[in-house]
Order: sequence, then structure tokens, then C-alpha cells
Amino acid sequence: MLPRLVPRQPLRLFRWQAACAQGASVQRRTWASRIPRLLGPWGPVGNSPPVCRRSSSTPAGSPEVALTQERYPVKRLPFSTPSEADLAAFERIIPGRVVTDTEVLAASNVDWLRTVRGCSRVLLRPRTSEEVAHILRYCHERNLAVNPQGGNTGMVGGSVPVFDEIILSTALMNQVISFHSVSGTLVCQAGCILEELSQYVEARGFVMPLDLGAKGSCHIGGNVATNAGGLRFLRYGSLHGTVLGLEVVLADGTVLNCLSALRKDNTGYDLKQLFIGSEGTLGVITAVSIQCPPKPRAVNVAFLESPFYVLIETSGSRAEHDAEKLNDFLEQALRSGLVTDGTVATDQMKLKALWALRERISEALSWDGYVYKYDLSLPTDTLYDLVTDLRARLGSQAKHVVGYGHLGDGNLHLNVTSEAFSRSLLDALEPYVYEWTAGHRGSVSAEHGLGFKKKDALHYSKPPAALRLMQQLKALLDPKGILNPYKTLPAQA
Ligand SMILES: O=C(O)CC[C@@H](O)C(=O)O
Ligand SMILES: [Zn+2]
Repeated sequence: MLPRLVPRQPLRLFRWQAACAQGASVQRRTWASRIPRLLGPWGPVGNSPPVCRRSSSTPAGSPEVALTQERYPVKRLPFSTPSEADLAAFERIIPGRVVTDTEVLAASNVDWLRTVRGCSRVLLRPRTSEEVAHILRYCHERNLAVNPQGGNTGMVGGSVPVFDEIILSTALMNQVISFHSVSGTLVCQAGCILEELSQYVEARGFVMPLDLGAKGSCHIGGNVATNAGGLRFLRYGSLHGTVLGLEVVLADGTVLNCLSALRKDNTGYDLKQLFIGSEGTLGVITAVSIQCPPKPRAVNVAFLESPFYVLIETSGSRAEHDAEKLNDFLEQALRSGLVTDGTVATDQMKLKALWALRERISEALSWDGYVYKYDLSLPTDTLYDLVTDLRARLGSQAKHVVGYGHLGDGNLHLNVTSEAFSRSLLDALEPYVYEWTAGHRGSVSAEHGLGFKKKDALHYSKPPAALRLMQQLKALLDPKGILNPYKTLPAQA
């Protein structure tokens, strides 16, 4: 056991000790009065659980989003245009679930950040894998492009059409198929909402291995397709480890049933890995088998400051033991001078309120105007350097240059805001940000994927041989290129 150190600030330390030793909810007076202001229009801490549903609603009077094809240099590929006969064929496959209503389509054509917009005229809502297979077989034959769509909460323009691709929504594929109450293996359809799955498994003593700010809207299939990282990555690892199996429908309608629930399966190539993070370009994920860890019996959240704000969550099985370890850590942090103030919570409502401060930064930024987003993996010791560098470089061109992310994962979310989209600001940011990242041996996408906006930056993080192999895999699995075209891979590798 580490020797207890004599603190330089005994009063503060006493507060920490009291907080941790009681193992109870603690809200320090100084902080209690500050947090509500930080929360702004979302209300004070502890009054109600945070609402994490994402919609593309923005401040009143926001202008219509520019069409992607007008804002960016992109050309429509020679796919067929959906005809009346195609709509009739879809109606036969999924009666009553072929949507052409302009209001529904308007919402599904725009990303929630309101930065890219397609002009699809049809959205399909299958309920089963067989229906997805039937639809894709038809589209493949007819050379119709398809945009698979989950909760449409992506950050890189991957979930909305660029032109008139048919939107294939997983919204009605929302059934839990099985849950094993001893192993914690969950098998479900791709359109299950992450937060609903969390509630489902938590009621059975488990937790989902991933958690995101967008949990109230995002679909598990979309999470897997984009290899979403999120807030529990440090604790439970990547979806490449927690996903046990997938069912995927390939571009020609073939159903690839690799929905294994086994922990170990070493029979040749692990094909499911190809689809995790493929962003709907290699196949449409229709069902997921995922390993859920046991629900921790003790959770502490600490929120510290100065000059950076850090949110730390501990999860374990014995409250007293965890409190003691956290107390030791905080004691050392205070004594070292790295931390000057903070709060610790164990009570559910307060935990949620503290997490809301972190989870809703994205949403808060979208109220600041147009947001240029970069999601970078960098060595932790240089994580913030780009933020200060850019503030100096951009000067008054940007409204705000904000850096936050997942410190434990070495993941910086660099957000630059301006009143409206500006080509010259974009040119000041790119390729500078990518070159800076590559120069520090980082990755241009840590957890958001490449989608439409980052596809041309792929070469900053992957060698030419890897790009060629990716193109070859795409050609093998989707020879006509109908699945989520204009995304993930650059037009010419
Ligand atoms: O909006 C962003 O830049 C990051 C969104 C998300 O990955 C988060 O960590 O909150
Ligand atoms: Zn993130």
C-alpha cells in the first residue's frame, strides 16, 4: 500500500477523504453552484436524467443545408435512377414500408450536424434480413445505389446519401434475438437503439461494452459498421474485441450468417472483422452478437479541473475498495498540484449529470455555428498541441477552436467553429490538420470513421499497399459499387 502523503491543502484533502470514505454521493458547494451554469439551457444537475436523443434540429432560423454535390467536388457515378417500376417492386417486397414522403426524406437526407445533404427520393424500412437480402438482390440487378442508414448520428457524412441513393433504414429491425443470462451474450437485430439495449441488459445484471453521447438515437448496427469507440473504450476495448459475430447481407443479396455467440472460434479468416468499421461499403449489417460485461456494483465519477477538465469513471465490484483506491489517487493528484479542485459522485443522478457535461459537448458546439470536426489519434503527450497551434494559426478566422476527447485513448476531438461554412477556413484547416497528424504518427480518424468527409485523407494514415488492398476488397464484395458509394475509400486510390 502506498504511504499516505501529507497534503499541501489539508482542507481540500479532507473533503476528498470524506467523500470517498463515506462511499456516498458528494456534491461540493463550490461546484454545485457552478455546474448548472455549465449546463446552460439543459437545466440544473440532478433534476432529470440527460436527454441524449439526437435530432437535426438546430437554432431557429438556420439556413437550409447546402447540397453535398454543390458544396464538394463530387460526380454522380453511373447508377440507375430509381423509377416508378422500382418503387412498385420495393412495395411488393416490403408492403407499406416504402417511404416517399418528402418530410421524412428531408430528415433522412441530412446529417444531424447539418453539414451534408443528399437528394434521395425513397427510403425503405425492412424488418428482416430476408427483406434486406431481397432488396439488395433487386438493387444489384438494377444497378441502384444504396445508402444504409441507422440512427443517422455519424460525424463524417457517412450515413446520408450524396446524390439520390436509396436509403435503406434499419429502424424497424429492432428486436432482441437472444440474451444469455450467464455469459452476457446478446444477439439482436441491427436497428436496436443503443440506449434501449443498455436498459435491457442492465435489467439483467450486465452493461453494453460501449456507450456514446448519441445512445438515445444510434443503432447498434451503425455502431458496429462505423466501429464506434465512445466512452467505455478504455474499460472494455474496441468492438473488434467485443463483437462475437455478425449477420451481414452482401451487395448481391447473399446472407452471410456469421452470427456466432462463441468466445473462441479460430476457423480461418475472421470475416466479421472486415465489416466492423467498413461503414456500410462492404455489406449491410443486419444482426449483431456482442459480449456484455457484468454490471459494475460500484461506480465513482470524479470531475477535476485546472486548467483542463477531466472526467474519470471507476467501475468495480466493492464500493469501499474502489473508494479507497480513488481516494489515494486523488490525494496524489492534489498533492502533485496537477489538480486544484473537483467533485466526486456515486449517486446515479449525479453521475448522469456529470457525464452529461461531457456527452453533450458535441451538441453544444453545434449551437455555435458551422462546426469543422477532426477526430484524431495522437500520442498523449502531444494531444493538445494542435489545439494551441491552430488557435494561433487561424486567429479571428475561427469563432472557437476547441479540443476535447478521450484522454485515456489518446483521442483528440478537435472542433473549429465559424458563423457559417467557409471554404477559406476549410482550406486553412485541410490538409494542415492531416499533415500535422501524420507528422506526429497519428491517425486521421480515431473513432468516427471516414464517411464522405474524411475519405480523401485516408492516405495520411495508411500506406499505398493498404489502400490498394482496400479497393480490391471493395471490388470483390461489391463489384458494382452500389453500397454506400462516395464513402470511406477515395475516388481513386
Ligand atoms: O463531436 C465530436 O467531435 C465528438 C463526438 C463524440 O465522439 C464524443 O466523444 O463526444
Ligand atoms: Zn468521441
